[in-house]
Amino acid sequence: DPSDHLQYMRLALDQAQESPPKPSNFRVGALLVDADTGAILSRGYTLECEGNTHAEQCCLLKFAKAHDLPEERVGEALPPNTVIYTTMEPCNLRLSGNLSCADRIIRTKGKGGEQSIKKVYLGVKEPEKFVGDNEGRKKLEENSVECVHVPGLEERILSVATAGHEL
Ligand SMILES: Nc1nc(=O)c(N)c(NC[C@H](O)[C@H](O)[C@H](O)COP(=O)(O)O)[nH]1
Ligand SMILES: [Zn+2]
Repeated sequence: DPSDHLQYMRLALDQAQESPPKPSNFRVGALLVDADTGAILSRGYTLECEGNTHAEQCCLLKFAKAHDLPEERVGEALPPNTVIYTTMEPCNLRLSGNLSCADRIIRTKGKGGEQSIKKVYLGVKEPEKFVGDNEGRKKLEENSVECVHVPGLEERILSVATAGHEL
């Protein structure tokens, strides 16, 4: 029920607080959850994993590593009803040119080809600071990944996300 979503989003915000401030991105946190059991499968935050990594990307990378899989095959190890909570809408274009998180989420397929991550719960839409209007949500929905906004933490999410930006 909605209070569970808010609880998971709070945990994702806790992750975002771990992210090192940087003027060229946002500090975001994410959680992979098995929607059938409620179990937290992985947590991640921006720049947690080596390189210029996003929170959602770190969640997937860590879970893949724990199952001896490359990130692009993580869908094979994810439960069939996985959801991701992310404090900010997944990116669809990155100024660095790295693969977007929308694409990373869309490509999570089980061995039978079915979609592993079925739903994205997001805390805020991406502010139009770096890439204008982020079409991550649109791209996800066009690829049968449902996006649900979890209201209530917007101000805190945005203040954490932009903590590394000059005022
Ligand atoms: N959902 C999300 N999770 C993140 O962990 C993160 N850092 C962003 N940030 C979106 C922003 O648009 C990009 O950070 C900039 O476009 C710069 O791109 P890089 O991050 O350098 O690839 N968005
Ligand atoms: Zn991203």
